[in-house]
Amino acid sequence: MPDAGPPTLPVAVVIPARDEAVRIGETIDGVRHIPGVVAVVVVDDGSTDRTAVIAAQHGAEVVRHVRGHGKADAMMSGLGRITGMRRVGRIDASTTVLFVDADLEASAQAVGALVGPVASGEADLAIATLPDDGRRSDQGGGHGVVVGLARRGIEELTGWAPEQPLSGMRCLSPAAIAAATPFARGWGVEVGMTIDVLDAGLTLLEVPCDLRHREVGTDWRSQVHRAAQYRDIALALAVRRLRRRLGPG
Ligand SMILES: O=c1ccn([C@@H]2O[C@H](COP(=O)(O)OP(=O)(O)O[C@H]3O[C@H](CO)[C@@H](O)[C@H](O)[C@H]3O)[C@@H](O)[C@H]2O)c(=O)[nH]1
Ligand SMILES: O=C(O)[C@H](O)COP(=O)(O)O
Repeated sequence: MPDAGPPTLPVAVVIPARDEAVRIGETIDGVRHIPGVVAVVVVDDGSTDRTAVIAAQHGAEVVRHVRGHGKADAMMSGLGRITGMRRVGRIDASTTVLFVDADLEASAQAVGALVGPVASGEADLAIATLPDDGRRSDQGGGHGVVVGLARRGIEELTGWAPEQPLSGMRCLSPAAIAAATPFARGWGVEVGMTIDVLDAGLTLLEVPCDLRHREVGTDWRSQVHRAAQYRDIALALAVRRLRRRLGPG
């Protein structure tokens, strides 16, 4: 018998996107090459550019936030749309969810490597790690301050230190979605998700993927972005430390 190839599942892709008109089209085209993709939902998080129009032109289902509510809220809206599609029978109940950032362009196809481990049951949450382009992943333009906060916080609360704690490319089983929602707000979503999935006794895996994304720079705008990341990650960690102290219930 011919090899059936790696296990797969029907996959619904959710792409949170704010002002991504330049890259969203190629990113959508990239994820369409992933085997099993039955839906691509772009959540336009209050963009002031043509993100929504271009996403629709590339065949995505578009959900629109009139104002920006941050990445986590955009991801929740995408999940809501997927739930609706399941309910009306447009997609199968077994459909797994794959979150993909909007700025990956054609390299987005490589996120497909996350589906196999979830489809086979090896992991409930598969997280992409990106090639580090010759720099260590914790030595960004902010000298690793934000990545370090995230990694140390996850390790303190779970005993596991992720290689790339902020990676947003994530495939989740239904159990992982149940454990991780509602998401921590804004930029705290990845840190909160990782801790909540491990707390629920589920398994996760980092999977190297050949992805390219827009690097955060060193100008003042980038530093303001990092400050917002730091704030949201610190909040996600504080909430989870408090939950530990208060115990279950
Ligand atoms: O208010 C916002 C801001 C961003 N985005 C989208 O969120 C994704 C990630 O944003 P990006 O600007 O690329 O952020 P980075 O700082 O490069 O993000 C890194 O760190 C974030 C956590 O701090 C993770 O969410 C990202 O996946 C990871 O690439 C992109 O698709 C954006 O369009 C929104 O939907 N709403
Ligand atoms: O560039 C990045 O990866 C993030 O904005 C975090 O940067 P930092 O960890 O270098 O502060």
